[in-house]
Amino acid sequence: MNDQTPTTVERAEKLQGLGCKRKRVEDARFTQGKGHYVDDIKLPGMLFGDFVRSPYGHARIKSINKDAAMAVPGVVAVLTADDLKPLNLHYMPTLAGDVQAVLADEKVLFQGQEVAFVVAENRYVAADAVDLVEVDYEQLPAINNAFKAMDENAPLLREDIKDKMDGAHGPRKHYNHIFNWSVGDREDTHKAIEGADVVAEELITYQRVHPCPLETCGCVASMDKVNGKLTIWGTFQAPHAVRTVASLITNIPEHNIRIISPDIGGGFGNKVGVYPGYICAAVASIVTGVPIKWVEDRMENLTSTAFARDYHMSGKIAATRDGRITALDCHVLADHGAFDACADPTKFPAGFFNICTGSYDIPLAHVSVDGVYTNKAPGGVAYRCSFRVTEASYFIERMIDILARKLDMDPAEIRMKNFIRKDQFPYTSALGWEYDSGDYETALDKAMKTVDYAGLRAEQNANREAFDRGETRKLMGIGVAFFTEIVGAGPVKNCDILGLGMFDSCEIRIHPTGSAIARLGTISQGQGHATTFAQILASEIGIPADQITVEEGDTDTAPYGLGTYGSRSTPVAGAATAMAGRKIRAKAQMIAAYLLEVHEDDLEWDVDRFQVKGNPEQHKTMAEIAFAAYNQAIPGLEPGLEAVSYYDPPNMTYPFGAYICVVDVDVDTGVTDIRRFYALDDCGTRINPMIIEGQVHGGLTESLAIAMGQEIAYDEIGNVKGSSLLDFFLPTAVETPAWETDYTVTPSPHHPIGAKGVGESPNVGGVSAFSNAVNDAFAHKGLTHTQMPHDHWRVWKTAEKLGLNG
Ligand code: PCD
Ligand SMILES: [Cu+]
Repeated sequence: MNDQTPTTVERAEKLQGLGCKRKRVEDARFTQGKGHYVDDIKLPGMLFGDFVRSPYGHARIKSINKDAAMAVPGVVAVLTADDLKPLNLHYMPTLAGDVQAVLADEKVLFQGQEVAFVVAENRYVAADAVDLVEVDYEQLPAINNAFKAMDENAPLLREDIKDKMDGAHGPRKHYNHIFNWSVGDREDTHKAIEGADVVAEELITYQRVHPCPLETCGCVASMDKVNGKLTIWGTFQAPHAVRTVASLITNIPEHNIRIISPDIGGGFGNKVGVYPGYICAAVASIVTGVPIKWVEDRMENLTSTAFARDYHMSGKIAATRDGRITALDCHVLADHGAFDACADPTKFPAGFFNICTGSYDIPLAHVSVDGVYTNKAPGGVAYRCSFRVTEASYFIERMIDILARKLDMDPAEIRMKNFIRKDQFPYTSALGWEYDSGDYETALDKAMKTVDYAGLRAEQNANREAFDRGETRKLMGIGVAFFTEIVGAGPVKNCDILGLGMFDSCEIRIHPTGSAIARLGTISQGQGHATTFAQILASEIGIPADQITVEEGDTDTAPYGLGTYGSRSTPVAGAATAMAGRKIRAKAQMIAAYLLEVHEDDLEWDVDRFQVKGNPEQHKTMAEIAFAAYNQAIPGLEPGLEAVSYYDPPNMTYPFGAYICVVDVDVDTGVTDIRRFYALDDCGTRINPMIIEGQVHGGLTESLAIAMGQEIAYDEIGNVKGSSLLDFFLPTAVETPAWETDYTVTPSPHHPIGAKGVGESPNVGGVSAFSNAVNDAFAHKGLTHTQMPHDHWRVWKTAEKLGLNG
């Protein structure tokens, strides 16, 4: 071949492989308004479905009268629980092993619960008819406080399971109790705490919040009665799992169900679960034989689809007088709302909360979690955190600060002192996880040097003195947070969802002219998979990323996978991609050996070609090999060049980071200015540094939202107080500071390319950094802990309680 022999470096650059700041290929369509979302799907004859929802937090349904609604021109059907009962679809299984009412049966258990499904010609007619469905309710006392759920005379919420004393995760202690889950050495931990030099104790509440993606949840269900095929386009973060569940509950054979996730406008865990809207749309399509669209509005999204957090964590942390942590104990009261629809791997009802020993070498620990029912919406999703990891990380990061205060130690110093050291990896924690790799001291050290931590503390001391002299009304706070995430669920031996092992997959086809298509079991919601997975492959198989199409989200074409959430795509599907690429390369090597008439072992791989060792002029490029695969009869080899890999990771990956936040709190107004936010992330091998930076910006912005304002609160009778964007805080560019990002690289030893997840990390680290900063601003005035969100009102109240307001 007569090429101009570019250098190895030039050839590698052309591939735009690992480490390249490749521009996102998706953005050509997103920035031109050419994305294709669920609501863009318009099928001939399509009808629209809309819900009648409960105005009450807890009430008995005495009767439902559909007559007036049915009389509206354009209304085709009004479904209630009674219509679903003959199909056995009035309840559906949840991801957590509970059941959830698809349409309320005799009782409503939370405000916004689905009561009836109106099917009409269009969205407007449906909305009119929704108002005309007459439901006669008898209001019942509601529980809005998890601490009262197991009171002796607490109202009974779940009449449907009141006599079931065993739940999906073992015995229930009370009719409003869901499960108890405990890990660690209870006795020795309690003993160590009793005998400790110093113990810090606190109740840390992580308030209920909502992921609130730009696009709400929705679907279009289309039953083709002639061919017996049900197709559902929907905002699904796990399309294959949805197909399996849909088959199990409808009895339609799985090969006759096709689930398609088109473009998704943000997921953030909100689109992992199964909602009544999907079931009702499918049933309505099966009954009417025409396609049905259901798309939530913003208020429906905020009040009825999956919330996150709502964890009350009572902790004790013990240490020696010189600041060596000896034990950690945590009892969690988990508010799961009216149905247990928490999205976690099946064996982990509290997710990976037992990562709560954080980044520290804590010899003894014990965790016990009780889940309870309340009159709130069901859910319990990640919201940019792998299965309760942000709760765990927030808990330990607050506890460490509180302990530091008690010991009169600097928050950074106590962290340094207790870190799991570099030479301890792989490290097994007291609560059972095996951390794959880390270098925490280097990361925190780099962070402290970059922000001039010592200088900041000196400035803070000067500010405190000036405040006391009455020269300023602002207090400076410095928040230090260090986190370890656990992402990439996960090893099939311990992670499954309803029995489906959490592996993932990639299937690659190389076309004769040397371009390729790769299909994966995951689904991007904005992360940029089409860009980054092509980069992994480019480096593995020497085909430029621009010549590789990445396709996800269609169960008829993609190999089976468990979807995208919990930052698992890179650790699991990314690994599958590399492994499938290696299979391609192995076959390519055999083809090259045949073409070059040498033994396979005499060949070496060089960026985009196999060359004869010691004689690089003698080579075959990947493009030449691809063509030969389709054009020559090679003895002993099948034609074609394809590979598939199903990857079961040997372990999770453990990304980590050091974050430092500087705030100025105005004690008279409670307004907190974010002066500076520095985030150092270590996600192992970096595939696309520009995408990583975007991921970190996005995650930090969500952490700002949570720490500084978001809350889905309920009043005593069960009204949701944060049901619109007037009350629910969504930061805009105005509130969002300029983020400073940085990194170190500690590869995962078990991942084929050493990459760890990163999408969720910034939320996990960010929330603690903000909250620690606000708490730190008042620390010298005696504050140990104040609850999130740190909105102006709460911060002002804190200042007032401490006697700082005139
Ligand atoms: N080392 C590394 C890692 C990573 N990467 C990149 O980055 C991204 C991300 O990744 P990850 O971490 O693996 O993750 P994923 O799986 O893919 O995803 C998931 C996540 O992602 C995040 N991010 C985001 N973005 C956007 N745009 N959108 C969205 O929605 C979202 N979401 C969020 C969340 S929430 Mo969950 O669901 O709660 O659980 S989880 C989550 C992608 O693209 C990748 O490729 C790179 O480059 N490198
Ligand atoms: Cu305990």
